[in-house]
Amino acid sequence: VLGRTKENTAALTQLLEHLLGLLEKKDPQQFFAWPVTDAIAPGYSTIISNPMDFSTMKHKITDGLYNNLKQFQNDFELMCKNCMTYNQQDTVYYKAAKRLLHLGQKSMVSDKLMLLKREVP
Ligand SMILES: CC(=O)c1cc(-c2ccccn2)c2ncccn12
Repeated sequence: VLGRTKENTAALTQLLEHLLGLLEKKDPQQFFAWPVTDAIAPGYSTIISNPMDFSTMKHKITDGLYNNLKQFQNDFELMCKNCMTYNQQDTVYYKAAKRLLHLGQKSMVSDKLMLLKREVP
């Protein structure tokens, strides 16, 4: 609600880049590193209306498109849920997304608690 100063934009950017790094480490196969193409996933662009991946999230951070932690978390959850929508439950991709979603939410909660301790605005 308050105007965004340069300082709190820089603080948010630093926090989101830190969190993105944590989340990317939980995807060692790099299934979520780049946008999914119709070439590797037939019909993907017709099934998934709002695609998301880590490289897009990185660009949104550097372009200042996240105003808060919640918007960043929403894109992370969108990315995982897209994967669990397109891929069948018995696939390596679905299982990786389910695992990533839970590990990622846990790591962001604990970082958020740290944030509260530091009383970052
Ligand atoms: C994220 C996702 O749905 C995904 C990533 C991949 C992927 C990503 C990198 C290398 C290989 N495959 C994929 N391949 C087929 C169907 C779905 N996917």
